[in-house]
Amino acid sequence: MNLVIVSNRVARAKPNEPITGGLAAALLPVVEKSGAIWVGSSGRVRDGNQKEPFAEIEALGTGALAMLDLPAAHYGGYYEGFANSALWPALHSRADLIRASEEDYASYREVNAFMARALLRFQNPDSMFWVQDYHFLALAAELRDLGITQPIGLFMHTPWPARAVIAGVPHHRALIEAMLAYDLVGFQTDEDCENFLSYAEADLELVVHNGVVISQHGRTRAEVFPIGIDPQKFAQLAAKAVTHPDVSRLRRSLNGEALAIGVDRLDYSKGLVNRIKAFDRMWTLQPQLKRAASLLQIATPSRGAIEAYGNLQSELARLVSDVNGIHGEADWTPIRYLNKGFGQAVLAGLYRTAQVGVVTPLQDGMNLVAKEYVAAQNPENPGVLVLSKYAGAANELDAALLVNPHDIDSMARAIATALSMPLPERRMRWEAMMTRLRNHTIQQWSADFIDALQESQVDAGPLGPIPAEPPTPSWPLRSVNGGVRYH
Ligand SMILES: O=P(O)(O)OC[C@H]1O[C@H](O[C@H]2O[C@H](CO)[C@@H](O)[C@H](O)[C@H]2O)[C@H](O)[C@@H](O)[C@@H]1O
Ligand SMILES: O=c1ccn([C@@H]2O[C@H](COP(=O)(O)OP(=O)(O)O)[C@@H](O)[C@H]2O)c(=O)[nH]1
Repeated sequence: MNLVIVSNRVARAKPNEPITGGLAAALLPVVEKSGAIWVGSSGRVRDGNQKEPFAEIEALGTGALAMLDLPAAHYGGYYEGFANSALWPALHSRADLIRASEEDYASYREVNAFMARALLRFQNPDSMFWVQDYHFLALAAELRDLGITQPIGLFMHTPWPARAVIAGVPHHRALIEAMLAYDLVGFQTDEDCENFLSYAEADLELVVHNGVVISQHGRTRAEVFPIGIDPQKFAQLAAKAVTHPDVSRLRRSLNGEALAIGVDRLDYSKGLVNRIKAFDRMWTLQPQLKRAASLLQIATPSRGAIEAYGNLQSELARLVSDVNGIHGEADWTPIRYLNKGFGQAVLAGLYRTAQVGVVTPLQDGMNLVAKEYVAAQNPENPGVLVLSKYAGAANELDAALLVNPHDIDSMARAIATALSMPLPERRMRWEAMMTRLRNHTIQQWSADFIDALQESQVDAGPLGPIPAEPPTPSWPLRSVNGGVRYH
């Protein structure tokens, strides 16, 4: 089987550099170990009508990374426009933030069609396509129009909202009908999957039976595959990171004070404003916790060209400054607020230094930071995870202190409880969460999806069983200066 993975964002394997977003962080080890080719945006755009899309290819473990220059005329309308100003807010149940023009929708469809054409170069008769996320809802339909008959699957990293919310997206019907050209659509949680099936049944008036939707494209199976991490890797990174200068400096600066940590993209879905308000409330209601506990909030800038993100960045900067102004002392800063990212080797050490991990999104597909925080803890003296019940991770990490991110007072109480939790209770909760993480790793996640995708067409019949022999990759690779380039 020749696996072709497709996503908007790809990650290069550089351990000392931050990875933006959980999708890229999760797929990196999958590609490194599976021998797949991973196709996505290079982050650059190119003018003109590219007959042959330009791709730079480099080796990535046993696999390869193909980075495409996307069309300059459509990139903004596709990425900042339809994908992140119409689909993203809808998928996170923020219908009030949906902004979309007809031009943005046209650009989104153009980029989906462009990607389909680009993929033709990387496939052979034994290929399987595994597409990631909301950027490419129409990609399977475009591939089918180009004559591709091999299995094509989609995994949605975000939540899938209630029917009424998705119906607020312009062209929702055409888009979701196109989505049914996928053989398999994967979701993070049961609720996401049920919402999708209920839209197909009630709004598209299609037959849905045992998780399969029957449409003009044939059969689409909808199934749940909660994404995992590599807990062993995080535990090892965290144990090693204690001697890293960035981590040692942080420890020394604490002078025995307890630390809570938050690590998020600067995104309105992450609930950052309510989190800062909860800390403000905690220090107001329990002034004995001043100097005794502070917050390190890493808020990595994200999608800064979009108005809602720019507004959030200004609002947060003001709020953090106000809270520090009210509660701070000449020699004590309550909130250390950073607008930058860290490589995972350092991040693991920061997680382990913190007695409390605060992960309080208003909506989140999974939230890998929650899982990484748990995996990075010292088993002898683990920290406590305070987790929003609206993160996909809450379905699995129910031994965390689960909170309602809209209820600021109760979040303040939960953080204070976490700070004073006795060791036996911390250990018991941590063990329960680690057992889950060890049994549902990132490798298991990808193996489960790939198995289900292979089976999806065996069930449907037209192609018969998938050949068992692994074929040689079809994409042309040539080594140039020690790297690998496409020609
Ligand atoms: O690529 P960006 O626009 O910078 O955004 C970063 C990624 O954000 C989202 O990540 C999601 O995937 C995680 C892993 O499954 C999941 O834990 C998290 O809840 C999701 O929000 C987005 O879905 C990705 O496409 C972006 O690459
Ligand atoms: O400074 C940072 C901040 C975050 N991350 C990584 O970015 C991912 C964030 O994924 P998550 O699912 O929590 O949220 P998303 O950003 O995808 O919505 C995690 O794997 C983090 O380790 C990182 O490498 N460096």
